[in-house]
Amino acid sequence: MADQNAPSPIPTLGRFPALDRVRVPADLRNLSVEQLKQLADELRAETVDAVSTTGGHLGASLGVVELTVALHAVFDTPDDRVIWDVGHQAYPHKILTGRRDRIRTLRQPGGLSGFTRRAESPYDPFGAAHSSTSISAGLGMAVAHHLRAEDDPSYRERNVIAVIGDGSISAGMAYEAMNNAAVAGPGAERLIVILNDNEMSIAPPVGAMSNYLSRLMSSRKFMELRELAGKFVKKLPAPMERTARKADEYARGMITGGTLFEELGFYYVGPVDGHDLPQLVNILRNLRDTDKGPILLHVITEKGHGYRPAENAGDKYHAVAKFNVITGEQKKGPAGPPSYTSVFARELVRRAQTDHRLTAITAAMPSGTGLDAFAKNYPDRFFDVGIAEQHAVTFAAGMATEGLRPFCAIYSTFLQRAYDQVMHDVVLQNLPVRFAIDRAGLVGADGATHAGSFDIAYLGCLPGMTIMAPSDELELLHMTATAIEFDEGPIALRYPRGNGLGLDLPAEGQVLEIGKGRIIREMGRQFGAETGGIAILSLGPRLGACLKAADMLAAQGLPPTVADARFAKPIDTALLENLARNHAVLITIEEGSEGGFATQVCHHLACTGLLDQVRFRPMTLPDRFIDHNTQDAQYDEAGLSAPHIVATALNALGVRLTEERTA
Ligand SMILES: Cc1ncc(C[n+]2csc(CCOP(=O)(O)OP(=O)(O)O)c2C)c(N)n1
Ligand SMILES: CC(=O)[C@@H](O)[C@H](O)COP(=O)(O)O
Ligand SMILES: [Mg+2]
Repeated sequence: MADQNAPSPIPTLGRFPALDRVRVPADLRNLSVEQLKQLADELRAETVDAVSTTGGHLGASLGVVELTVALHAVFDTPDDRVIWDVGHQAYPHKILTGRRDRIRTLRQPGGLSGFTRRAESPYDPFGAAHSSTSISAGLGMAVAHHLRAEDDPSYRERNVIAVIGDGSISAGMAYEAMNNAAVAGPGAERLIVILNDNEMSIAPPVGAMSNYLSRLMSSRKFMELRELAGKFVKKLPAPMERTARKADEYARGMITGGTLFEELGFYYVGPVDGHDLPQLVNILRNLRDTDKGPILLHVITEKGHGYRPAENAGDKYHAVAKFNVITGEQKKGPAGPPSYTSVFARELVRRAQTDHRLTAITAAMPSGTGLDAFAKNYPDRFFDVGIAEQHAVTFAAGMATEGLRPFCAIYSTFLQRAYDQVMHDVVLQNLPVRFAIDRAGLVGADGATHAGSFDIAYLGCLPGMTIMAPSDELELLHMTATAIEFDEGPIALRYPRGNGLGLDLPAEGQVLEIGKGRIIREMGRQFGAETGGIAILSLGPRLGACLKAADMLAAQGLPPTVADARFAKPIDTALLENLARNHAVLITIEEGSEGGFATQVCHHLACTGLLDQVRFRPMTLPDRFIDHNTQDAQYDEAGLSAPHIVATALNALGVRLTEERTA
């Protein structure tokens, strides 16, 4: 029997009668359009109420409430697949697809993911969070349905809908997919791409005429008309046929602006009002029943639509903390110390004043990377290239060949998308591009898709790459100055999401010696290689946990040496060899996956024969993904907190672990 006092997972039960009657999308399909409109209003209110208690990506979700209702009302989901690109707008989708009772666990430990996730629901056919993947995945599914239908008729006529935003469609991958769609063969005709265009200032005006055209464009009558014209054209001699067909496409393109998509082989429909539910249902029904695909439906929506505080906000409430539903006021905690991001940006802006070779490049994340400050000061040296990390890197490489000093600021997880550009265009040519790798390490509520776990591993294996990792914001200040001055080739500084320790910061950073680490704390004189000396070599902000562990070990009579590597590459081999020769145990620790700093250390110890002389214990992120939680809880789960360091040291020493020792 459920605990009567436990808070209801759906505290709004009763407030939204239409929504209360919907458990799964099939419950939508016998509702009238008027009932669907009521449902959409209630779904929007439920989304606002839920996200006010969890925080999250509210704006994008509010912009697609009508579209979500229309899609699930018209298409036979989950057999018809709906893929949400990025997936940050999928909260209404989650509420309608049997997860309303868990939507208030969004981005919480053990709760729903903030993005779509296959493991979470059959209504989530594809995991997302990194943008611009939906058309490729959708095309793959559509072609697969055709092939599977040979043995299993239930796959016949299944539709695949990829909902992609105007931001996400700026990524090259989207064009690779669209370019292929026209020639991918049977099955591709069942692909419907919905371009969710919520940048109103650039979209053509929507209204009665456009609605009429779009209804016409998608209606059977117009398609039959085109069919008839097509048959006639077929009878013309080839050159004339090609010209006539082009004329038809450009004529439609002229009316609707869809020429680009038509040229890519899509049947373009739109632009239509993405908040006009009756119109959406009509159009989607037409598109569902046609085999004219692949189709691109261009809908115009407003990010944050229907919730005034979001509509009025500059960022349209793209990502919000918990908030007051009435006022929209977000409940942000105390400001706290400056973030790593702001410390990096401040030093870059300061140095750019005198060094005119400095430029700054972001891939659609000016505020997240802190480069909005640089943009304000030096608009002609700031470049937001859209969601186009691959282009951003090689664009920076081009600048570097002409003597500029470009800073490419890309989150660790998103830099993964530009790996070959880093290797082939920057590192192989030894170009002095600076990579400001923000959100390195575990990032909290965004979970595994956004964790910056792999950059040390994927950059550390590249010849000539220099990688720095600051232990705190003061070190980041110095490393930013170091990166600015460094001209020996590519250099990366990787730093975490969140605030520093609140250290006093000097007006400017000091340039560090490349490849040199530092001893932070010496172990007790009475210890050494034979007498249980413990050395902890830390890379990055885990140094704080190491110092806590050092206090705990000292309290057990085993005061360790603690060193800060500062550089993941090149390693400070003199420091490393000294630690290995003069201690019984050597621990390395990093906020990165296996294959990173520890591997570089192990490789060097093995090559110098020191691996046989010291009990080497690498502490890295585990070889599995860490789900959304707070960052501290994630590092605890990853086994990288102070007690874990103590346990590793004592275990390596062969000291029996007792409760009190690791308390
Ligand atoms: C490869 C990649 N780069 C950057 C991001 C960060 N990001 C998340 S949402 C977003 C904007 C998406 O814009 P749009 O597709 O128009 O969706 P909207 O939020 O407007 O609904 C960005 C840049 C990402 N998720 N993936
Ligand atoms: C949805 C998305 O990918 C971005 O909005 C991302 O969540 C930003 O992360 P930060 O909040 O760390 O800037
Ligand atoms: Mg958009």
